[in-house]
Amino acid sequence: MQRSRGEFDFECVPATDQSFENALRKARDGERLVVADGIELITTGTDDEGIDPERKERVLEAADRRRAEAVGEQVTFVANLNNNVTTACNTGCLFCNFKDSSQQFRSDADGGHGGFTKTPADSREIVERAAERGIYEVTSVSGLHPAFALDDEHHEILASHDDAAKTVNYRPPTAYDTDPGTYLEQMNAMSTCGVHLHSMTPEEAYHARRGTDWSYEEVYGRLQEAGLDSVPGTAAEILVDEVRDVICPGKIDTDGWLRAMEAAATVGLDMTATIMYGHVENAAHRVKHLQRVRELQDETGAITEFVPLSFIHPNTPLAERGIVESGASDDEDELMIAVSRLFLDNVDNIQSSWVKYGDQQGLKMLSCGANDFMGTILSEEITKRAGGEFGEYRSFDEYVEMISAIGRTPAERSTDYRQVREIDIDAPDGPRLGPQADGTPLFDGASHAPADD
Ligand SMILES: C[S@@+](CC[C@H](N)C(=O)[O-])C[C@H]1O[C@@H](n2cnc3c(N)ncnc32)[C@H](O)[C@@H]1O
Ligand SMILES: Nc1c(NC[C@H](O)[C@H](O)[C@H](O)CO)[nH]c(=O)[nH]c1=O
Ligand SMILES: N[C@@H](Cc1ccc(O)cc1)C(=O)O
Ligand code: SF4
Repeated sequence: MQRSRGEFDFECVPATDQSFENALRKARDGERLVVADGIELITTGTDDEGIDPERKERVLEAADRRRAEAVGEQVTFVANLNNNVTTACNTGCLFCNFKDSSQQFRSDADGGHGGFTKTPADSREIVERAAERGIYEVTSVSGLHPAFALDDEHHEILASHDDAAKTVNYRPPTAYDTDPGTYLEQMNAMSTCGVHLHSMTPEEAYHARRGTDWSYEEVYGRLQEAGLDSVPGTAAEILVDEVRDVICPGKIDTDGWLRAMEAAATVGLDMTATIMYGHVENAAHRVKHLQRVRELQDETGAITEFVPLSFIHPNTPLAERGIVESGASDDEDELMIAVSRLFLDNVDNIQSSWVKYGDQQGLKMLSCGANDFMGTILSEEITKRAGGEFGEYRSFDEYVEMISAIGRTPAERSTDYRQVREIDIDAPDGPRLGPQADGTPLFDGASHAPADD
């Protein structure tokens, strides 16, 4: 591992009394893996430094076989839109380039990275326009804007705290150029035209109850009534607190994340789960994270897919402060996908994110254990602002061409994977699974974000 990861005195280290060969045998036989097995596989053996190319191929092969047994030859994707409401955030995660927009405004002399905030009316219009083009899922993950509250009552509670900016991270909407409205108003606005609304990460749910004694169940229940259909399992990063303390000290801890997810499942929401890897963590942290996700799934059965998110480093505080020099290598990415497939025996779908990996490597992941290739998204802000360069749009035609080129079957899916439609590769059409999706191809992928405020 070529990064400066050794600088941290972590308690959790990749040392095991298992052998690589034993772990691989268990994986091939479909036995449930323990953390030591996962560490042996993801490192290609702790007996030697570095990744052994021949062993790596055997791990990838085992994962690819497991993928074929579990979900077959289809590669799925979704016709969706990303509509992030705001980039304003002062949580200060060191891997992220979302910043408080007022600061951003001052520091943004070259005009390249201005922040934005959308009103509920802006969000409604953006979703309506995308729904007309056939998308049937809207994914919305946002910065923790200090003026965001669940509803009017929440605004009153937050405003009544002494020194609210410091104690509960609250400033009234009047302190900003654009009012994001309340979370319930945003849900209402985006839940239109029959689209599936995928929003409110555990961290956002925490923000929507900060300074109150409301439970996560109450908050997710209210959001669901306002139109929320499923929850993105981001904010997971690495679910080991000694890593969170370094990369996101301002975020909820591992237990908080798990409690929020359990609550979402309790009120009947589906969810995804993620890992954001390739920064300061080691192989043992990655596998411990997988164990926590597997336990959560044993308990809830609500996780529809697992998404490994490879850290994009260039414009992030971690890189700017010299704490990391790069993200994960291709070998590490491939092993992350493969071991996710082998370790998470209770999660059917493993997603390859073309936003993080690019087309070529993203396609390769579909032979390393992944079976889903994300969505059309139409606009992307998180990765782009961190320095990612793989674009923000995929048309159905591009999906069909790429997936059939590797000999697999392209299929569009609903967010929850309960509906899947294979695409005819000789006469590819556009989305058909949504209420306004009539097969018309999605053409131009121009960003839908309104002008910076
Ligand atoms: C940007 S946040 C937005 C939602 C909300 N603020 C939160 O933290 O849950 C969504 C996720 O994007 C991912 N992310 C942020 N910066 C990234 C980067 N530089 N590389 C890869 N993933 C990143 C993290 O996993 C993070 O939890
Ligand atoms: N992997 C990334 C995703 N994945 C989410 C999917 O697009 C989709 O919303 C989900 O599979 C539920 O159906 N989204 C991003 O914006 N960036 C990614 O890297
Ligand atoms: N928005 C996240 C990715 C994501 C969103 C929703 C999901 O269900 C999964 C992953 C990012 O860009 O990093
Ligand atoms: S990851 Fe989320 S909470 Fe952290 S700084 Fe970025 S937008 Fe804010």
